[in-house]
Amino acid sequence: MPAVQLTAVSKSYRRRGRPPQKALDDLDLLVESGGVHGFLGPNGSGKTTTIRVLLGLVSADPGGGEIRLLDQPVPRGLPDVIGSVGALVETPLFFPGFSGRLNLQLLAEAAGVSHARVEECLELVDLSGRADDRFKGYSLGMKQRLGIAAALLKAPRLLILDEPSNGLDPAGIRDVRELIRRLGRDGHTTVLLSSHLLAEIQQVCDSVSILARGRCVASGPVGEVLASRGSGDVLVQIADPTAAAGVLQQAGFSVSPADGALMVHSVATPSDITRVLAGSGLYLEELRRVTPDLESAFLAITGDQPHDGPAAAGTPA
Ligand SMILES: Nc1ncnc2c1ncn2[C@@H]1O[C@H](COP(=O)(O)OP(=O)(O)OP(=O)(O)O)[C@@H](O)[C@H]1O
Repeated sequence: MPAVQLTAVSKSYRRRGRPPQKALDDLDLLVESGGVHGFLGPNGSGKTTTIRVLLGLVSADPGGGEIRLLDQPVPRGLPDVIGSVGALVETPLFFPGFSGRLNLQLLAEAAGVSHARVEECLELVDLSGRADDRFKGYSLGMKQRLGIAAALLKAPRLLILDEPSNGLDPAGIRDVRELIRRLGRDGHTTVLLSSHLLAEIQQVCDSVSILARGRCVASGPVGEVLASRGSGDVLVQIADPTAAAGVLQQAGFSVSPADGALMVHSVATPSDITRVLAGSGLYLEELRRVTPDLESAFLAITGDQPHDGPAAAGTPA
């Protein structure tokens, strides 16, 4: 069962004295259950709007689109599933003078969740040791982890995190990423992680959907989205690169020297290289496909538009 499914969903924001701002433009999005799914796009591409539409916080434009959250139609079926969804969309509000534990206990009581679950969540986000400290003394990373603990109280099947690394220092970013990876492996929670940080998606996610100008422009396992934009270059390490280059060129490969090794270009089947070289008594030490990082793939996919959405005027960076 897909955790999230949007089909042909559009959303325009009305703006006084100006034409409406189209934030989602016939968006199709599919997030299968399990693991961590990245939702990547430049600022203004429509990530937050998608999350708001999913949670029923804003309504999509009337018309043919369909939204399903944990297999229930949105907004009609939201009351049936919203208890199974945890979300960290904005910086959560906590009482600054209360401890992390007391803040969570208050939320748990309001949601009918046991204090034992509070302890479990503190443990999950690695805050048990600091749970009795006042919230206002927490680092930004700890505040963010407490926010994630709050979103986890109801043991959600779907956890939605909107730019959870924003404003954190490197240590805070590392802790939050480790936590997300852990949650994605628990077999119970599907994590939908929205981010404009390519490295974050690359490090943390199993699959990714890339958004640009309110549309999904690429989707699939992170490795596949990268490979589909692969350069086709293969790096070959071999004892005698000069001899190998001659043999490969004779076999029709395009080859260039690369720092003591060889770069073979536009290779569809890398095993052909092994076969050709072995046929001439040359045995390679290493053969590695050169994949572009997500950044190059991302820029190629979104049309070299890393920062602005359909009309990003007024969009906070
Ligand atoms: N309340 C609003 N009123 C008018 N326009 C809006 C509103 N909210 C968002 N937009 C516009 O809709 C587009 C998509 O914005 P959205 O916040 O969904 O993108 P995003 O990918 O989450 O970007 P960011 O990372 O900057 O939040 C942007 O052009 C933005 O200016």
